[in-house]
This record gives sequence, C-alpha cells and structure tokens, in this order.
Amino acid sequence: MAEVDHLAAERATARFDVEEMKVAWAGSRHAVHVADRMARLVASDPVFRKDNRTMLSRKELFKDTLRKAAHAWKRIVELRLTEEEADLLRQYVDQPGYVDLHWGMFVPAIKGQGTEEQQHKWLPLAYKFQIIGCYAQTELGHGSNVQGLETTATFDPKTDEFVIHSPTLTSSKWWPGGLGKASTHAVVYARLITEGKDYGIHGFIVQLRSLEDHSPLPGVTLGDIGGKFGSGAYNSMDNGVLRFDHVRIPRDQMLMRLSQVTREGKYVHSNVPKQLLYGTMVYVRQSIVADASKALSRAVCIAVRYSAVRKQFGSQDGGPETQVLNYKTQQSRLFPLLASAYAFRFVGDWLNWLYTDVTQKLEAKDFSTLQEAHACTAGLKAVTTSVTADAIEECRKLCGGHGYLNSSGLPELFAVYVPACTYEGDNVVLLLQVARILMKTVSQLASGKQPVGTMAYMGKVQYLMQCKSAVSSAEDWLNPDAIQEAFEARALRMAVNCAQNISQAASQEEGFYERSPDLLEAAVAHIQLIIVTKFIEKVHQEIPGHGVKEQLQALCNVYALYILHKHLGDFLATGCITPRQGALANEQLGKLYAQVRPNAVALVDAFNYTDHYLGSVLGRYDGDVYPALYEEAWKDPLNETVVPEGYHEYLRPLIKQQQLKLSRL
Ligand SMILES: CCCCCCCC/C=C\CCCCCCCCCCC/C=C/C(=O)SCCNC(=O)CCNC(=O)[C@H](O)C(C)(C)COP(=O)(O)OP(=O)(O)OC[C@H]1O[C@@H](n2cnc3c(N)ncnc32)[C@H](O)[C@@H]1OP(=O)(O)O
Ligand SMILES: Cc1cc2nc3c(=O)[nH]c(=O)nc-3n(C[C@H](O)[C@H](O)[C@H](O)COP(=O)(O)OP(=O)(O)OC[C@H]3O[C@@H](n4cnc5c(N)ncnc54)[C@H](O)[C@@H]3O)c2cc1C
Repeated sequence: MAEVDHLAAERATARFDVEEMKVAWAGSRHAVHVADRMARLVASDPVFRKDNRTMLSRKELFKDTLRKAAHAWKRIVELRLTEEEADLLRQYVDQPGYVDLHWGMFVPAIKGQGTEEQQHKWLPLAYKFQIIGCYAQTELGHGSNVQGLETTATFDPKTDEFVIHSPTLTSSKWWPGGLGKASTHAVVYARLITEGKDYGIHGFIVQLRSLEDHSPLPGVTLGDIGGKFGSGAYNSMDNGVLRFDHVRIPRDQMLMRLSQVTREGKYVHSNVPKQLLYGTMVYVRQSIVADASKALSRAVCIAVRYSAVRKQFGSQDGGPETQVLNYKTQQSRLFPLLASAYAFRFVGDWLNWLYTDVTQKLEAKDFSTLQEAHACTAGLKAVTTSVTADAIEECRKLCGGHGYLNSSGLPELFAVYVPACTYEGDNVVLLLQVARILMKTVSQLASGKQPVGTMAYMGKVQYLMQCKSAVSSAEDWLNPDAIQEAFEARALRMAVNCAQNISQAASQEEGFYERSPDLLEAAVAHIQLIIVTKFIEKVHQEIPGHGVKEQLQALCNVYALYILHKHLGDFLATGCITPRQGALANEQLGKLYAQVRPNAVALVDAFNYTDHYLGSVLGRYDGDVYPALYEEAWKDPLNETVVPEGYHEYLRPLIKQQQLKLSRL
C-alpha cells in the first residue's frame, strides 16, 4: 500500500465494495488470493525486474528472457507450485518467451493429437523440461491457408521412417515462437505422403537440436527470423526459421490419435472429423480471449488512474484545474473501454466453459458441438484482439504526451499485444470462418432445422425479421430485453441480407467472395451479440458484495449502448430501431458515464494489479506520477553523461563550422 495516496479522494467516492469486485473479476475468492500471492512473489524478486527492458539490445533481452524463464522454473520447483500457480507466475513475469509455446502449444498438441502411448513417452519429458518444444506450422509461403503448407513427410517402408523435407524456399517454417534459438523439439505440420499418395497435413514430433550441445541435428537448418515491431515487446521471443533436408524420424513420431500409418505404409483415418487436427489452435484461441481482457484492463487501469491525476484547464481565477477524467470527451472514450475489459473477462470465462464442455463431448465421441466451438473461439478471438489492440493505442492518446513515453508502459504493451490480431489466425480470415457458418445456418432455416447454442436466436427468424423496438424513453434502454432484442434483430437481419445477396450470384462461392466485406460486418454483429448476451447473463446471476451487481449492471449497459451507438448505421439500416431510439440510447449512455465516473478508479483497482505488473509510471497505485516520471527520465542511458557521445565527432565541428561562417560575414 502506498504511503501517500494521491487517488484517495477518488477511492473514497466509490459506491461499491472493491474487495468483492475483485472476487467478481477474478472468478472466486481463491482466484484473488492465488493471483495476489503470485503477483507479489514476482514483484519482489529482483530477477523479474522489467523496468529497463526497452533499453536492452536484442541479444541482452533474449538472454534476460532465458534467465527469467530458468529462474521462474527454479521457483516453481522449489516452492512446489501447482499448475494454476505456475501459470499465474508465468503471466506475471510478463515477458514473452519460449515457455509460452512449450506449455501453450507443444504440450497441448501432443495431448490432443498424440495416442496414449505417445503421450506417455513425450509428456513426462516436456513436463520436466528435459526437452523444449514449439509449434511449427506456418511457413514462409503459407500461414492462413493451412492446407497449402508444402513441407513433406514421406513414409519409407524400408526403414519404417518418415523423411521430413522442405522442397522449396516457401516451405521453410517461418514464425514459430521458441524455434529460433531455444527449442530442442517441434511439432511440425507437414503433408503426409505414403504409397505415393498425398494425404494432406498431419503433425509430427521432430527433434531439431542436440540434447548435449544444442547444435542443430544433421539436415536441420535453424535461425531467428529477425527483429520485430517496437522496443522490448515481442523481441524477447525467438520466432524462427527452419528447413529440413531429408531428415528421418521413426514412424511412431507421427501424432497418431486421429489417423495412423501402419508398418506396411497403409493410411488409416479414425472415424473422427479431420478438423480435430486444428484442436491446438482452438485451445489457444480461447486462451487468447481470456488474455485480451488482461491486456485491455492493464491499459485502461493506466489511463483511468492517470486521467484522475492529470489536470488541465478550467481555472481562470487561481482555483483548481479540472481533472481530465471529468471531461465528457475523456469519459466517452475511456469508459466504453473499461466496460469492454469487464465484458471480455466474462465472455472469456464463458468461452473457457464452452471449450471444456466441447472437449468432454469429444472424449465421448460426440462431435456435434465442434462447429460451435470453432465459430465462438475464432470469432471471439478476432473481435476481442482487434478491439484490445485499438484500445491500447486509444489509452496512449488518452494519456496525452506522457503516454508516448516508454515509462508509461503503453508503447510496449501495444507492441507486444498487436500481433494477437494476426497470430493464431488472422482476424479477417477467422471472421470469414464465422460468416461461413452463419450462412450455412441461415440456409438451413428454410428446411426447419433449429439452430442451437449461440446461433439459437436465429430460430426466431419470423419474429426477429419484422420486430420493432418498443423503446420510447432513454431509461427504456436499461431493460436488458430491449437491448437483447435489438442486437439479435441486427445480427440476424445482417446475416439474412448477406445470404439473400449471395443467392443472387452465379455461384455460392462467387457470391461469398463478392460479399465478403459485408460478411465480415455480419460476423462482427453476431459476435458482439454473444458478448452482450454473456454480460447480461452474468449480471443476472447472484453477485455478492455491496453495490457490485449495480456497477456491473451499469458497465453492461455502457458496453451494449456504446456498441449500439458506434454501429448505429447497422441498427438503422436493418430497421431494428428508429433514429429517435438511437438518439435515446446515446442520451442514456451519457447518464451511465456520469454514474461510472465516481467509481472509475475503484473499478480499475478491482483488477488488483501490482505496480510491477502494470509497469507504468502513469498507472501507479498511489498516483504519485510526476516525481516518478522525472526520476525515470534520468535513468535513460543518454543521461549517463552530460555531454553526449558523438559531440566531438559531429556536434562540435558543426557548431564551430557555423560560427566560423558567421564570423566571416
Ligand atoms: C516461466 C515458467 C513457465 C511455467 C509454466 C507455467 C504453465 C503455463 C501454462 C500454460 C500457458 C498457456 C499460454 C497460452 C498462450 C499461448 C501464447 C500465444 C502465442 C502466439 C503463438 C502463435 C501461434 C500461431 O500462430 S500457430 C499458427 C496459427 N495458424 C492459424 O491459425 C491458421 C489459420 N487458418 C486456419 O485455421 C485454417 O486454415 C482455416 C480455418 C482458415 C481454413 O481451414 P481449411 O481446412 O481450409 O478449412 P475450410 O475449407 O475453410 O473449412 C472446412 C470445414 O472445417 C471447419 N473448420 C475449420 N477450422 C476448424 C476448426 N478449428 N475446428 C472445427 N472446424 C473447423 C469449417 O467450418 C468447415 O466446416 P464445414 O462444415 O465443412 O463448412
Ligand atoms: C508474433 C507472431 C507469432 C507467431 N507464432 C507462430 C507460432 O508459434 N507457430 C506458427 O506456426 N505460426 C506462428 N505465427 C504465424 C501466424 O499464425 C500467421 O502469421 C497467421 O496465421 C497469419 O497468416 P499469414 O502470415 O499467412 O497471413 P496472410 O494470410 O498472408 O495474410 C495477409 C493478408 O491477407 C488477408 N487474407 C488472407 N487470406 C484471406 C482470405 N481468404 N480472404 C480475405 N483476406 C485474406 C489477411 O486478412 C491479411 O490482411 C506467428 C505470427 C506472429 C506475427
């Protein structure tokens, strides 16, 4: 706790129990407690220091990442941390590195696609870090189009081996995190060829480096693909390039849970959907949604606290200036982002539940919810990451000039976060997947097939295509049914419009191609409906703590009405609401901002972030921003000397030359 609390007055105006809001945010009292313990463990350990990160060279930064990962592992083992605790500790270390891919993709790929025997062999090695793994799917020539990958795995029945080969430059693996310098093994995705036939993409466990001296194995060419956007940020990760020259692996290193190659070279496909091969991506997409709320809430926490500290204008007669948080424009830019952080948090929890449920059904050979899992993970990943990336940049602007300093934490947060819009599926490509499923669902309505899960609302097509909103006052927009109906009608009408337009094209495929910009918008509308619905459902639950439910209710309304206001064109064009009702929604939004204002600082305190994790002089808990900014400036390497290096070579001669010229005049 800070000695001087410059934000004490702000905290005193909160109309709810912050400790209970922490529980609502974290999910349970236990979750608050564990997160708190792990955050403090990291913050108090000098090895995990990160305030100098943006000033390190790439090599120093990479070594620092290796050091932190090794130290984290040492602490995990020494303290006998549980999986939950270890995962949190890794998050609070807050530096992308090979361990993310080892735990986040290599291990899940083996779990999801390996047979029991394969899991038995490989997982214990991975769990103890006797091997380090990555996920090598993307190639120089293809990322989005997984079926277009070129690396080959040709079965040789003479030796009972697969020959892994990179036939072209574009088949070089390119991007996998942890591949460049750290990994000893990879799950490599390659075209399986046996008995002269190409059976498409399959996963293989391939050793890349010696376990003795880390040198690449014969036939393997490896390296880092080079510096990336921003200072610090994702440059701690060794995204890599990998080429194979006829590298041989035993047949049993093909991941054989979904399909097998026999000793004789026969290809056998188990009776399961082939899309299960994409299971690791589905798993990571759902975890990315949960991560979006973390990144967004960090940025919002910094911007809210700083906006409460920062004063500008408003005093002609020597009185106090206005806190920038009191400007209505600041509120209308910032509070929707605060509400979005909460919205993403709750939809992330729901998605995690859905993922677990689908996984259990898959274990029981029930594949009926696979499409729902794909649509929800792909769509929510796309919408939450795009919004979060834009929001971090908006928070930087909300912090004025100081937001542009590395010490604000925002430039690095943006740089580290923004590739989330691309990795694990480019957001446009993923939204088009959602649109395809929407079109399929619309086309099945005529045959009477009842849509299920998050598409169930489409079953009310007769009603939703012609309903008119009953809203007649600003307060009417506080009714969740009014919001739900408007969002459902907008999403359905946009999807049906697209389907009608596509049906007029020469072919379904051509229509889909021509109408893809509209399809993207329809997919976004559907996903926004899911987020709004899950927020409304959350608020309907019993939520303990004085004023907590009321605050969440207000944030839920802010989120929904902000989306309505921002996409008013959609709502009007599809005739779901009238211009007058749109104006009433905006009026209500203004009232809600006024309601959020006294609670704003406490609402970001509820995220329970340590100053170490926030990594921002502007977002400090105590609000003592100016001395911290001043002190931080002097730490820059440029300030190590009063007269800069280069003065004698470049500045002095220049100045002297000009002086000479002037003296001659
Ligand atoms: C310090 C100490 C450490 C201590 C340790 C503590 C413990 C830590 C523990 C855990 C850590 C967790 C951390 C997690 C975070 C991870 C970090 C993330 C870092 C980022 C790394 C990035 C990785 C990557 O980017 S990997 C590469 C990703 N690539 C992609 O996403 C490619 C995108 N493309 C595709 O997915 C596909 O190509 C496609 C879907 C676009 C098209 O596929 P295609 O086969 O061509 O299919 P299509 O014809 O369109 O459709 C055919 C039918 O298939 C359906 N379908 C498609 N996809 C799926 C699917 N996934 N699931 C189900 N169904 C699918 C589609 O709808 C069609 O159906 P239809 O019915 O036939 O119409
Ligand atoms: C930081 C980072 C980490 C990564 N880590 C890994 C990793 O660990 N392992 C791994 O295997 N990969 C990894 N990747 C690769 C990542 O998964 C791919 O970059 C991603 O899937 C996008 O594919 P792409 O690069 O081929 O983009 P492209 O598909 O080439 O995209 C280029 C443009 O084309 C558009 N486009 C493409 N297809 C269509 C379409 N059908 N319709 C309309 N528009 C389209 C896209 O919207 C985009 O605007 C990583 C990437 C990054 C940036």
